[in-house]
Amino acid sequence: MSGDTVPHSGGLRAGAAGRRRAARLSLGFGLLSVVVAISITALAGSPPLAYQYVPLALSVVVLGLPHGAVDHLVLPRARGDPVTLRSLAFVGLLYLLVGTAYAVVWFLAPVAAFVLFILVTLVHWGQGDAYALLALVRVDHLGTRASRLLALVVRGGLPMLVPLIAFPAQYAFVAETLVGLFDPDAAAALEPVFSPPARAAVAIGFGALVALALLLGFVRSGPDGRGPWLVDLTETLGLVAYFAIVPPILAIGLYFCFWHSLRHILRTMLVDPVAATALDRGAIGAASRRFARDAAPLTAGGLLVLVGIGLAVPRTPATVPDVIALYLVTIAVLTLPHVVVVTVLDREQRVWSP
Ligand SMILES: CC1=C(/C=C/C(C)=C/C=C/C(C)=C/C=O)C(C)(C)CCC1
Ligand SMILES: [Fe+2]
Repeated sequence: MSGDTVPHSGGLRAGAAGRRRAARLSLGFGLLSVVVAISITALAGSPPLAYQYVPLALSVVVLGLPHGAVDHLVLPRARGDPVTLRSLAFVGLLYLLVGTAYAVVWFLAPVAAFVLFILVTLVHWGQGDAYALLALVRVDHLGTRASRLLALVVRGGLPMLVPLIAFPAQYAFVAETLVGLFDPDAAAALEPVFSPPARAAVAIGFGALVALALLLGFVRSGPDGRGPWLVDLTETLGLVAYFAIVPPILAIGLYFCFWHSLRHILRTMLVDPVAATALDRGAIGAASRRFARDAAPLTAGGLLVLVGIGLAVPRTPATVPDVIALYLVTIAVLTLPHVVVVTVLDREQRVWSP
């Protein structure tokens, strides 16, 4: 079974019980968020804009920002090595160099920086879900690297492309607030992307990829793989509906916390001997406290980056949308080095070499 490469050679410190618990938690919280948000939107309509920002605002301390704040611990743990000054310096320098370089791009070319942010998020959220499919859901239909890359594009494309198709005005508004922190007039350059023909092209092209991925998965899943394939199908169609129905600022905020970050946090727990042992015996509280302690210092560090960028932007952010835009730019700058760490972790866990 192709999924075997990931759980067994991937430096997992947890036994089967811990891994199954992680799988149940990620699926449970993910689908619960999707179902609750779709139901509320369908029954009560879109919440007021101010409320839609709440999950994104909470993600500063709840799951979101903290999920990357153990990047300095995760690679040594996955390798079974001690955390050394050298390994800390590697991650510190990575963040400093890559983060600073990308921050400079935001100041010099904010439109290009925004487009890069969308692409990086697509790749990063897609890579996170590819791991979850292989190691947690344990699908057997992603046996080739090409099929895993297709899964990455589909899973990353759902949060980044479906809102573009379904909510162009809100998408454009968020783009304007981010780009506008640096240059109020520059966002106009993005207008063609939100035009009906461009969105129709994205809908047709991306829709075809989603259909292809689901069909190929069905054909390639063996008798034991039908259950996992059904999980893939449910998640994929659930996310299509979710990002098509729930207004995107709310949808992305919830997804960031309860989908991407939660899954990544569970992944970091599974490579940490202490948290993995706790998960094995069902002590989720103990594993969570351990994570919170590990993540606290650099979550605070992330907040300092937020303040730093806030002081450096030409116009001081004054409204809620502007402050959240500043937070998203901070996330962008922190995410690029985070992607490097997760990509090395992917390699350690053989996510891309079946
Ligand atoms: C909020 C929001 C958007 C962008 C969010 C992004 C790009 C978030 C990236 C977060 C990351 C990279 C987190 C780290 O894992 C869109 C799509 C423009 C649509 C409108 C709402
Ligand atoms: Fe992440």
